[in-house]
Amino acid sequence: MAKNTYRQTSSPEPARTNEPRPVRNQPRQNAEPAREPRRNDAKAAPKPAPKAPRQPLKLPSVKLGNVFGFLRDRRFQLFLGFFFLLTSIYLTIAFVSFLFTGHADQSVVESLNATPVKEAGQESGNWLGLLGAMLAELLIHKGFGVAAFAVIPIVFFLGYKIVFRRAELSLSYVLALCLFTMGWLSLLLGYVVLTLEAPDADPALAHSLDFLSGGVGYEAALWLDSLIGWGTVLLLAFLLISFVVYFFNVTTLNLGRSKADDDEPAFGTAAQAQTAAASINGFNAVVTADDEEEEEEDPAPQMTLRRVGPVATPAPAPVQAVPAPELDEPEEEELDDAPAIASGPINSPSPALSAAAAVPLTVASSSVAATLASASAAIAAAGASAAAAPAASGPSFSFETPTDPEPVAALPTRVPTPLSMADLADDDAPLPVSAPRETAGPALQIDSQPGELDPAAGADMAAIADDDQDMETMPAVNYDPTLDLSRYQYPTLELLNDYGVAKAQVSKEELEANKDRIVETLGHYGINIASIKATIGPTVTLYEIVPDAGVRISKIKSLEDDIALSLAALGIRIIAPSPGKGTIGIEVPNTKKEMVSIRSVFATDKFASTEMDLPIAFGRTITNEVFVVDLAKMPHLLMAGATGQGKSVGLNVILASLLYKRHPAQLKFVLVDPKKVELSIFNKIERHFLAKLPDTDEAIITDTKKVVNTLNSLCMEMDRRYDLLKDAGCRNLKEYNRKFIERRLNPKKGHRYMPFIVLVIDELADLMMTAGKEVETPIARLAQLARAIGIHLIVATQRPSVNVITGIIKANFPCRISFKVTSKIDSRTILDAGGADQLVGQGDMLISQGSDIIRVQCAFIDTPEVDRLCDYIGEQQGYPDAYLLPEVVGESGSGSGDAEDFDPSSRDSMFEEAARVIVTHQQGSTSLLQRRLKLGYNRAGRLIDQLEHFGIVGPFEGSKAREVLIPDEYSLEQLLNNLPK
Ligand SMILES: Nc1ncnc2c1ncn2[C@@H]1O[C@H](COP(=O)(O)OP(=O)(O)OP(=O)(O)O)[C@@H](O)[C@H]1O
Repeated sequence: MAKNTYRQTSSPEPARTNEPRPVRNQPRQNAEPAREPRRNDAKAAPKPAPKAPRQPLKLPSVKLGNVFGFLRDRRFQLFLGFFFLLTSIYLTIAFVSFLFTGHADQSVVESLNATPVKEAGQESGNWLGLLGAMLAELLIHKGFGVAAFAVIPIVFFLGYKIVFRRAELSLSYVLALCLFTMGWLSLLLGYVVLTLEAPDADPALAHSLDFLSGGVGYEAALWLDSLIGWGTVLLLAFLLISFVVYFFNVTTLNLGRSKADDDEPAFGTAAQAQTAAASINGFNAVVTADDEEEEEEDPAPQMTLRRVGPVATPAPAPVQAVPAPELDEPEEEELDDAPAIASGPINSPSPALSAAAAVPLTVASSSVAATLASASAAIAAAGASAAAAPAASGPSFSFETPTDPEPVAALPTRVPTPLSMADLADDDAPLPVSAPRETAGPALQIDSQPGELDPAAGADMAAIADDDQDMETMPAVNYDPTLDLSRYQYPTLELLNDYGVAKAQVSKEELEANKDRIVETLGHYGINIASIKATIGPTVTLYEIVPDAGVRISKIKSLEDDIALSLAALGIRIIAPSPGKGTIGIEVPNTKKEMVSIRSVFATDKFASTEMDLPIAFGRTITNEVFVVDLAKMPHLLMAGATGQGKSVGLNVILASLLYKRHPAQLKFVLVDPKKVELSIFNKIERHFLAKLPDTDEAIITDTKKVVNTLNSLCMEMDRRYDLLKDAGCRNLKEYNRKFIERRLNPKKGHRYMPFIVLVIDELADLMMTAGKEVETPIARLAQLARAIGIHLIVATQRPSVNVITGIIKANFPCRISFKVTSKIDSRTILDAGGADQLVGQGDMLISQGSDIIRVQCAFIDTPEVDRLCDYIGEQQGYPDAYLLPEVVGESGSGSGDAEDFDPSSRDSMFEEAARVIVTHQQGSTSLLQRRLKLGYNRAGRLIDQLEHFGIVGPFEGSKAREVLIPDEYSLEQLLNNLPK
C-alpha cells in the first residue's frame, strides 16, 4: 500500500520500530484494487472536531494604521522581500531534490511524530534536510505533484516586488497564472496517473509516475472520474480554453483568416483598439479586471503597463512612458477608504480609458466619412459623365462639372477630456456635459495634431514619472495654454445643417445655348474663337475662350455689355486674360444657383486638416475648390456689400471657421456691433472667446464711445505686446508663443501666452459718422502695426464710399472682400476694380488679395446654426470672465470716458493753456489741442476730459466737436482763479 501512501494522510501511523521502514516502492500486486481502499480510507478518517461557532471579532479600538505601521518600515519590507526571494530558491532546490529523493524521504516524513527530529533529519535524503523533505512532501507528494513548482514564481515575485519596488507584471496577474497552472496541471496529471492505474496498464510505469499529480490532483481526478468519467478530459479542455480566453483577453479568433485580413486596420473590439491606441514606448496600457484589483490594492496614481510584445504604432516622441512608481504598501484601512482617484492627477485619465471611450465613435465617424466620401465619389462620377458629353459643332467646346476635389475629412473623434484645476475652481460655471463629445481632428488635436498625445495625458505621464527623474531634463513641452479649459470640446459638424450632397444645377442644354450665344455675339464683331471650355461653379459658369490669333483682348473686354445682352443675363464678368491660363474667361450666372452649405465646406480635408493659424473657409471658388485663407497672413480684412447681399452671413462664416478651429485659449474676439443685433448672438461665448474692457458689462460693444475706448485699449495692448516681443527677442507672435510654451520666457517678467485677437467691426460707416477721426486713427494704427503681434481686424461696411473707407484705412487693408455693391464706383472704392457691381448677390463675392481677384460663392450658415454653435460652446466650462483688455485710464487719461472719474489733484500742467485755446476758438476738439499745443493724441484726449470735468467743454458728441460752455476768456480766467490749486 506504500504506493499511494500520500492518500492515507489521515491514517494513524504505527510507532516507529527498528524494523526496516515500509518502502514506498513495495510491489504493486500486493495492493487491493486501487480505488477501494482510498474510498474506505477516506471514510475511515477521523472527522475533524466541529468548529465552535464564530464569534464576532472584536476589534481593538486602536487604529489599524498604528498596529500595522511596521509594514511601512522599509527595513521590514527589505527583510520580508529577501525572505521571499531566498525562500523561492530554497523551494526550488528542495523540489528538485524531491524528484530524486522523494520516495526515500516519504517514510521519514510520515514517521516524524514517532521519531526525534535529529534522527529523522539524518535519515532524510533531501538536499535541504528534513525541512526540505517536509516541504516537498507536503507540496508535491501530498499536494499538487510537479505542478507545485508553480508556487516558486509566486514567492519569487513577491520578494522581487517588495525589494525592488517595481515589477512589470501585477501580483494578481502572476497569482492567477500560477495558481491556475498549478490546479489544472495537477488535475490533468492526476487523471493521467489514474488512467495508468487501469488493470490493463503497465503498473510499473504507473507507479513510477504517481508523484506527478500529487494527492490533491489525484483525489480530484478520482472524484471527477467517478462523476463524469471521460468527461473529465472535456472539462479539462474547457477549463483551459476559458482561462486562456479570459486571461489573455482573447476576443477574436483568427481561424482561417488570411494575412491580408490581418493587415486590415482593426476597429473590431474596444479591447483591441484600446490596446493599440494606448501604446506607449513599447508598452501597452491595458485596463482589465486584474488591473482594477491592482488599483484597489495600491492607491498610487498608476497605469498598469503590460509588455505585450512589440507595438506597431510609433511611440509619440515627446512623452516618456515610465512604469508607475510603487508607493509604500498602504495599510488595509487606507486602502478601503481611498477614493478611486484620490492620488491621481485629476486632469489626467489613463490613456487607455480615453482610447476605450474613443473606439465606438471612431467607427461611427469613419462610417460617416465613408458616406461622405462615397457622396463625393458620386459627384465625381457625375462630373465625369458631363465631361464626356460630345462637343457641339463649331469651335472645340468642352465643359466640365467641377467635382469636389477635396477628400472629405474624417469626422472628429470623441475623447473624454480631463478635468483641470480651473474646472474645480469655478464652482458656478456649468460643468461640461459628461458624455463624451467630439473633438476636431487636431483636437485630438485638441488642438492636438494627429499622432500627438493628448497634452493632458502628457501631463499625466509626467505626473507619474519616477521621483528621481528631473523634470528639467524632460523635453520642454508640458506648458499647455489650453489646459485651463482642458475639457473644452471643439464644435462638431453635427451642429450644422446637412443639406445633402450638392447637385450640379446647370443642364447641358443651358451650357450649349450659352456657348452658342457667346460664339455668335463675338462673331458679330468679327472675333473668331479657336476653342471654348465651360467650368460649372456653384453660382456661375466660367466659359474660357481662346480667340483666334491676332484678336485684341481689350476688344473682347469692351463687349461685356453686348454679351450680357445677348445672354439676357445679369452679372456677366469678363476676365481678360484669365491669370495664368492663357484664356479669356466669361463668367455667366447659372439660372439655378447652388447653395454652398457651411457643413460641406468644413467637412473637407482642406479645412479639417489645415495648419493655418487663423483659417477661414469662405466657400467655394468657381472650380468648386474650397477657398480657405489664413487671416493671420492677410492680415486684416475689409468687407463691403450693399444691404442684403450676404455680409452678415459672411461675417458669421468667418467667426464660425475660427471657432471651429481654435481653442478659447488661443483666440479672442473683440466684437463691435453698432447695429446692436447682428452679433449679439455671440454673447453666449463671452467667457470663452470674447475680450472686453474691464468694468464693462457687455462684451459686445454697441456704443460708439466705448468703441473709441476699446480701440485705444487695443492700441495699448499692441504696444505692450511689442514691448514683450522686444524683450523676448522675437519677431512675431508665433515665435513668442512658441518660446513661452517651451518655458523660455519668464512669466515673472510679465511674459504670458498671448492669444490672437480678432477685432470685428460690423458697420464702419456708422462709426465713421459718429466718431470720425477718433476711430479712424486707432484703426489705421492697428492695421499698420498689429500684424506681427496677432491682432487682426475685420471691418465691414455696407457703404463703401470714400468718406467711410478713407485712404488711410484702405491703404492698410490689402485684403478686401466685396459682396454685390450698387455701383461701379463702390466696386472701385473697395476693390480698386470694377466687377463687384455685377455680382449676383446672396453670397456671391469677390476677394482681392493684392492684384488677384477671385470669385467665390460664400458658404451659407443660418442663424439657428450659429445659435447652436454658440450654445454648444457657451454651455461648456468657460473662464471666469471675458478676456480683459488693458484699462485705458492709466495711459491715455481718457479713462472709460467718464469725466467724473477724474482726480482734480492730477490736473495736467497744460490744463490752463488748453482751456484758453478751447475758449478762444470756441471749439471743443481734441485735434485742435493737438495742433495748437503740439500734443500727442492721448494727452490731448486727457486734457479734453479734464476740461469736461471742470465744466469748460460739454460731453462727447461723436464726430462733432464738443460744445464749449465758457463764452469768453474773461469768464474763463475767473473760473481758473477759483479752481483749487
Ligand atoms: N452665402 C449665401 N448663400 C445663400 N444665400 C445667402 C448667402 N448669404 C446671404 N444669403 C441670403 O441673403 C440674405 C441676406 O444676407 P445677409 O443678412 O448676410 O445680408 P447683409 O449684407 O448682411 O445685409 P444687411 O447689411 O442689411 O445686414 C440671407 O438671409 C440669405 O437668404
